[in-house]
Amino acid sequence: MPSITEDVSIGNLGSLQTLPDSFTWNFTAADSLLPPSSATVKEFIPVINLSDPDVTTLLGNACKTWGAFQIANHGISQSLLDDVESLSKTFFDMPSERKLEAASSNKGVSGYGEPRISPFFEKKMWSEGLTIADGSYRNQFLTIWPRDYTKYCGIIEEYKGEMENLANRLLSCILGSLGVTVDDIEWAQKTEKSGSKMGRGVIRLNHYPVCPEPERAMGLAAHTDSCLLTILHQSNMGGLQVFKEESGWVTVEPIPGVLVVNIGDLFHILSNGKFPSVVHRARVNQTKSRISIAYLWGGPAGDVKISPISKIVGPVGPYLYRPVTWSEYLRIKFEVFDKALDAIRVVNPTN
Ligand SMILES: C=C1C[C@]23C[C@@]1(O)CC[C@H]2[C@@]12CCC[C@@](C)(C(=O)O1)[C@H]2[C@@H]3C(=O)O
Ligand SMILES: O=C(O)CCC(=O)C(=O)O
Ligand SMILES: [Fe+2]
Repeated sequence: MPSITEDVSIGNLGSLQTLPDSFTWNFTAADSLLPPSSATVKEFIPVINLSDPDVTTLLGNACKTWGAFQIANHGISQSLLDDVESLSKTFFDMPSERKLEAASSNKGVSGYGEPRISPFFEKKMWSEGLTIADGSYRNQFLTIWPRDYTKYCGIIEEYKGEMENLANRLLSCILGSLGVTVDDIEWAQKTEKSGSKMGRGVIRLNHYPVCPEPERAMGLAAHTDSCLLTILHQSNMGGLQVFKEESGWVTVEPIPGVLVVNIGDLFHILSNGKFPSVVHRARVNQTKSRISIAYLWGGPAGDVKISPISKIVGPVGPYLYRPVTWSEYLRIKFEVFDKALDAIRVVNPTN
């Protein structure tokens, strides 16, 4: 039977009444939402008030146990979160042909398209997104929004700036829980001395349209983020799930004004595996569409190598990972996907 899937454009998913075969996932027991039979209590990732006097300890525990947490009192204004959410809605509400005017030309890095991890999966994901990785978004905004161009670029610039400051603040606190400071990181000193602005952040606007059969579809398949840490704003619709060894998939219920933070692979490397990157995914919904805005923070600007912090490794070692730049790591990630950390590991787990 010919497949109808070839004609399905991700820009129109929300209008489909049936789930095409290419979007139908064959879930195994391990993919299920159900925790192992031993786990009886519903679990929640910690919600941490950044003004709490114990914030360092709380962040450290959350990173060790979950690799993810939610933050309140983070200093990002609700109006900025609303603005970036409404910009995203305006974009995704446009007809497919207009969204395609912002299609990514550089293999899914910047611009509109399906998730970059899509080629690693047999089935397609029930989502679309816009990646803002460099300045090329300005030309795309000018094409799709000639009138509101300045306003929308302003929102993105402000969001990037605020997120970068917050990411730096989180980095300091999380490192504090490991007994180190940013001064113990070679690249942080270098970038500070050279006066260059820290930070390479990528914004990914994700849209998960309503889905006729959500239990057989996947919004964004299980993955870890490649960056140091991700700060995620999710609309009032849940869908994000994080994986915890003893509990299985745990849903992160949205709390208004609260942001989610995920530990990424670069932090895993920096902490020499003490704070592992968290596997997470996004499920979809039959009645309400969902928007999420991820800020993936890669740390230092320029081609700086990230390696385990010597003070964390200790005098006898071992250093588990070799130094990599973010761009080198991304290249490896998009070659071997979930084996990327293994690919740069210098000491075998059995050694
Ligand atoms: C810098 C990047 C990280 C990212 C791939 C990308 O080139 C741009 C988008 C990022 C994103 C967002 C959604 C999930 C993810 C796994 C993906 O497919 O694209 C991440 C990538 C990542 O962290 O590896
Ligand atoms: O939409 C979500 O909740 C998750 C998004 C995500 O994991 C990402 O953009 O990397
Ligand atoms: Fe992610």
